[in-house]
Amino acid sequence: MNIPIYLDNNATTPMDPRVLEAMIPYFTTKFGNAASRNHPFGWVAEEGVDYAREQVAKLIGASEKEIIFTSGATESDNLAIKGVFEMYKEKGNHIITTVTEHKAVLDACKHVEKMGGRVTYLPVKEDGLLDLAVLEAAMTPETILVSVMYGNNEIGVIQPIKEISAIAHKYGALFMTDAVQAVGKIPVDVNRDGIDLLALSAHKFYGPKGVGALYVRRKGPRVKVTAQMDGGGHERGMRSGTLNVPGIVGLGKAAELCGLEMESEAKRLSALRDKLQNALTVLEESYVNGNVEHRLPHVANISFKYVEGEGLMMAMKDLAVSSGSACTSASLEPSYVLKSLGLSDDLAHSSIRFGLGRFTTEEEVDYAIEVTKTAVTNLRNMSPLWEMFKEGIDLDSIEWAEH
Ligand SMILES: Cc1ncc(COP(=O)(O)O)c(C=O)c1O
Repeated sequence: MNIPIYLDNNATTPMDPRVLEAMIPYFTTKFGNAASRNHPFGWVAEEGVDYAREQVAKLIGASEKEIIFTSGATESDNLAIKGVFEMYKEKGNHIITTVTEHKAVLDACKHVEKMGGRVTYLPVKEDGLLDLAVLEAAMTPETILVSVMYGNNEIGVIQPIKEISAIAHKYGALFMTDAVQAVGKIPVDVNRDGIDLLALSAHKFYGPKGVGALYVRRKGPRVKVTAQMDGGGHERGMRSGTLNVPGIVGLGKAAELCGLEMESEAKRLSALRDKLQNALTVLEESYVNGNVEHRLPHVANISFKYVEGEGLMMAMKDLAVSSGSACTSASLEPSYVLKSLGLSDDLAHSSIRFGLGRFTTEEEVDYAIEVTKTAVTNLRNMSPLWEMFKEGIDLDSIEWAEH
C-alpha cells in the first residue's frame, strides 16, 4: 500500500522529533512520580512538570498557577463546563454555546442539561461566524458561562473571541473557549482576549497524544471549577491523578516550539494553503466553506458540487484528508458543522478538509492539487447530474421523486 500524503493536521499532528527528545529521559532515568516529595526522583519529575507549566503558560499569556494538566482537550472541555456549572449553579443555571462546537463541548453541555441546567445552542452565520447581536440577545441574568470555540476544527473559522468575551462579561458570565485548533497556530492571549477558561491539547500542535491542559483564570476574577475526578488532590485539587510527566514535558516543549516558530510557520502554511485553494477553486462549482478572512492559516475546507462524496474519498486514497461526512454506527452522516452553514447533505458529503502542517512540503501540496483535480474531473465525467448541469438544466428547480 502506498502511504498517503498527510493533510489531516486538524485531526492530529505528527510529533516533532524535538518534542520526543525532550520526553525520553522522563520515560527512563527521570521516571519519578512528580508527587513524591521525599526523594530526588520525585523532585526531578516535578521540576520537569514545573518547567512545562511555564512553557504552556507563556504560549497563551497566562501564569503557571493557572495551568491545570489533563489527559487532553476532551477532559479539559468537560472539566470546564461541568466544573463551572457545579461551582456556580446557585448563581444561575444557564450556559450559552454554539452549534458548531466540538462534540466534547456539545456533549458536556448535554450532560449539564441532564443535571438541571439550561443550555442555548446558538446558530452561526453562513460563514461560520457567530452573530454578536444574537449572542447578546441570548444573555440572561441566569447565564453563568459562554463557551465559544476559538478556531473551528472543520472549517478553520476564527471567532471574534475578544468581542464575545466582552459580551459575556458585560452580563456577569464567565467566558470559556475550546482553543484546541488555535493554540500554537495563531497568537492566543488569555488577557488580551478576556478568556476565563481555555482548553488545549498537545497532539494538535506537534506534541504527544493523551495530554492537554485547562487554563483557569486566577485574577480578575478568580475562577473556580468543581473537580470531576476525586482522588489525591493533584493540580490544586482540580484534577486528581498521577501526572503524566513525559506527556506534560512533551506538551511544554511543543508549546515552546510553537511560540518560537508559529509566526513564520503560519506565513509559510497560509501561502501553501492559498496555493491549494486557488488551484482547486479554478474548478467550476467548487466552494470554500467558512469565512476566508478570519481563518486559521493551515486549513481549507472545499466543496465540489456534482461529485459523489464516497466516490471522491475513494478516488483520493493517496491523500490522507477528512471528508464532510462522519461515520456513525449505521451510516455516513453529513457533517453537522457544514450543515449549520446551510450546506445540503450532498454538498456536505462532497466536501474535503485539507489540513496542512509543520511537515507539509510544497511538493506534497502540488501533488494534492493534481490528485484532487483528477478525482473531481473523472467523477464528474461519470455523473449524469454534471452532464445535465453542463447542458444548462437548472437542477435546483427539479423536484426529485422520493425513494
Ligand atoms: C476543537 C476540538 N476540541 C476538542 C478536541 C478533543 O481533543 P482531544 O483529542 O485532546 O481529546 C478536538 C480534537 O479533535 C478538537 O478539534
